[in-house]
Amino acid sequence: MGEAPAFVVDNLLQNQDGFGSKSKGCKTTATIGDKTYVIGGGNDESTLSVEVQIFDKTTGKWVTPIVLGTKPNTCKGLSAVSLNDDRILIVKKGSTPDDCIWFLEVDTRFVREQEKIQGTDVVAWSKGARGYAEKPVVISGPSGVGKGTLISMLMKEFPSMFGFSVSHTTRAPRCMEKDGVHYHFTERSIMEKEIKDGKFLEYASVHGNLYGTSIEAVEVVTDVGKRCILDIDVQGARSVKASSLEAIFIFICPPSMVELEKRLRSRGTETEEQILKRLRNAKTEMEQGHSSGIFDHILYNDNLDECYESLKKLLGLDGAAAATQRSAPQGIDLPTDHSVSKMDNKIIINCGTPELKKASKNLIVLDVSSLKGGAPGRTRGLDVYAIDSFSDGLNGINQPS
Ligand SMILES: Nc1nc2c(ncn2[C@@H]2O[C@H](COP(=O)(O)OP(=O)(O)O)[C@@H](O)[C@H]2O)c(=O)[nH]1
Ligand SMILES: Nc1ncnc2c1ncn2[C@@H]1O[C@H](COP(=O)(O)OP(=O)(O)O)[C@@H](O)[C@H]1O
Repeated sequence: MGEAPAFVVDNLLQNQDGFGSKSKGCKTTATIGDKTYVIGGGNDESTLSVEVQIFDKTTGKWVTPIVLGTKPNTCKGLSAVSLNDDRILIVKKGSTPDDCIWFLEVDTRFVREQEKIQGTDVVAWSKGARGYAEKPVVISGPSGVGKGTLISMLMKEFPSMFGFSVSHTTRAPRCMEKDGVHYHFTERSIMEKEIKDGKFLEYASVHGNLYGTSIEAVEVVTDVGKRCILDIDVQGARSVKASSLEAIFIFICPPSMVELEKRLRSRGTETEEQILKRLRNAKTEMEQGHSSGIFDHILYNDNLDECYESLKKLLGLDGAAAATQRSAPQGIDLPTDHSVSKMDNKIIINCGTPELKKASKNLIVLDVSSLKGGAPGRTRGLDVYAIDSFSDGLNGINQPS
């Protein structure tokens, strides 16, 4: 690439340190080490993709531009801030009222190592600011204990809050099960190839079939701002625990093995041979559920309503909180002209709109204190909240002029 275009030179001069940037509409910059990343679309605001151009100060040259993705359908209202010296968080105003804020993450380690950003280095993080304050919920337990029943109750009572992670499986569908709703029913050879291609967050062989959670299955839920529920076995829970997905792990126990067998038989979805296999596996699963150290909570599903109430309680959905959560999520609307800056372990998005000022909520805070090493996309699950600029010890943050 040749000389730097004029708009970039302007931005580079204004934003030498990469810490804090003012949204310029279509372009924004962040600097990490010797490289300055210019992020934005073309000069046309309706551009369908976001592009990153990299200027290497040591060579004085531009690296070929990289297209980040086509999800954000306009480049209006972009601003970027560098995180922990290896990532850039791009904050972007949504393009519709329901689509309040987008966060894109660029992992620059690959740039340093390979002079290119791979497709997987960028993740669409959030539409709307809610949802991300809450961790995904992993539910495990032996077959027939009532996991599916409890999850259905939760999704029915809180439809706008929870979304189910639709797993892939090689087992045959039961008569009421729909492909793409209960599971993605898949051929083993196809699933094995997709696992090899790195498309799965976790997978395991359970009761003789392959089951797995694709990265996409979780993203489909989180991208619409919902809290993801995963119904997976103990091996899968162990893999998720070791991954970058920070979740709450809940194990459901039956009141007794006799009752478990009764439930499995009364469900009437398995052959005798399959029931016996599930009951044999249930013993090991129960031992692992209690002793593996994976699970944050163990619930006994004796009386269904009582168990459901306990589940809601530990998810913070009991009493008055439940009434708030049942209503539609309130996203934070981000004005096009916002700015971002970094202070200690917080990214501050300064909105300064009259409406937010009136409501004393003109700053949006992303708490990045929990960030640690790991795979791209690990900023998911960050706490996002709106505050008054003169509270929470954040006095003195520059207000937009
Ligand atoms: N590891 C893993 N386990 C899964 C996944 N999806 C479902 N399972 C588990 O596979 C087991 C069997 O599920 P299923 O065939 O639906 O039977 P059920 O549990 O008797 O309803 C259960 O323990 C599920 O929690 C997945 O994506 N990954
Ligand atoms: N607490 C409970 N008491 C009695 N039956 C229950 C209870 N919880 C669930 N069931 C029933 O047990 C069967 C198995 O439940 P299900 O949700 O399919 O289990 P899982 O998803 O863990 O395999 C279903 O017929 C369901 O209606």
